[in-house]
Amino acid sequence: MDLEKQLREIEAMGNDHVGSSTDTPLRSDAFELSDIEKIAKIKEDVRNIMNTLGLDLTDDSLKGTPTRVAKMFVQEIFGGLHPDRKPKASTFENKYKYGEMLVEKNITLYSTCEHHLLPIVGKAHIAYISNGTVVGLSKMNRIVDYFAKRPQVQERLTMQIVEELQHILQTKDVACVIDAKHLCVNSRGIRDIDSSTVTSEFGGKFKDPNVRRDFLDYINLDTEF
Ligand SMILES: Nc1nc2c(ncn2[C@@H]2O[C@H](COP(=O)(O)OP(=O)(O)OP(=O)(O)O)[C@@H](O)[C@H]2O)c(=O)[nH]1
Ligand SMILES: [Zn+2]
Repeated sequence: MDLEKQLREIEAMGNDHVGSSTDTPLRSDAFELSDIEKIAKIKEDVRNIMNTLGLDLTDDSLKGTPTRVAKMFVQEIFGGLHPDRKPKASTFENKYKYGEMLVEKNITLYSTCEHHLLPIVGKAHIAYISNGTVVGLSKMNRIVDYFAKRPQVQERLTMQIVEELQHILQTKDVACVIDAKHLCVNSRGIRDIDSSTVTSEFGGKFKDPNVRRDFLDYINLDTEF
C-alpha cells in the first residue's frame, strides 16, 4: 500500500482506534523473541529512523541513542507487556474485619500513549472494599506501574487495573480513577498544556452513587460521574 493511502486510512480512523477489549492487543508470537533479541532488532530500527532523519550517528552524543532507546522500550517503558513482570500480589486474611473502603490515592503514573508513543503522566487513585482478603498497599502501586508500562489508552489502563485487583481480591468492589496529561495533546497537535483526561471504572458496590461519592470525596475530586 502506498504511503499516501496508508496516511489516508489513519486519518479516516480518527478517534475510532480506541481499544475494543480490555486486553492489550498482542500477537500470539509476542514473546517468541527474547528481550535481548528484541533490543538488538529495535536498535537497528531506531538507527534507521535517525539515519532517515539525516542525523549523524557517528556523533559522540548520538551514537549510543539506538541502543539506549531499544533498552528503554523493552526493559522500561514497555516492560509491562511481558506477563513475567506482573507483580506478585501478596494477599492477607482480613482478620481485623476492616469493612470500610480502603483508598490508595495519588499513585504516580507514567505511561505511553499508543497512538503517538508520547508520555502520559498523572495520578491513579484506587479503592476497594474487602470481602475477606486484603492486599499489600504497595502492590496497588506496582499493579498500576505494570499496566502503565505498555503502549496504552487511558480507558484500557483504568479497566486493566480494576480487573486485576478484582481477580486478586476476589471481589467486584474495586474502583479506579486516573487523572493524567497526555503529551500528545499537551506538547504537539492541539498543544493544550492545561487539559488533562479523567477516566474511571467503578465495580460492584462502587456503582452505588453514595459509595462512589465517598471514594471521590477521599480523593478530593469534584467531578460528577
Ligand atoms: N480515547 C483516547 N484517545 C487518546 C488517548 N491518547 C491519545 N488519544 C487520541 O488519539 C487520537 C488519535 O487521532 P488521530 O486523528 O489519528 O491522530 P492525530 O492526527 O495525530 O490527531 P491530533 O492529536 O488531533 O493531531 C487523538 O485525538 C489523541 O488525542 C487515550 O488514552 N484515549
Ligand atoms: Zn497520543
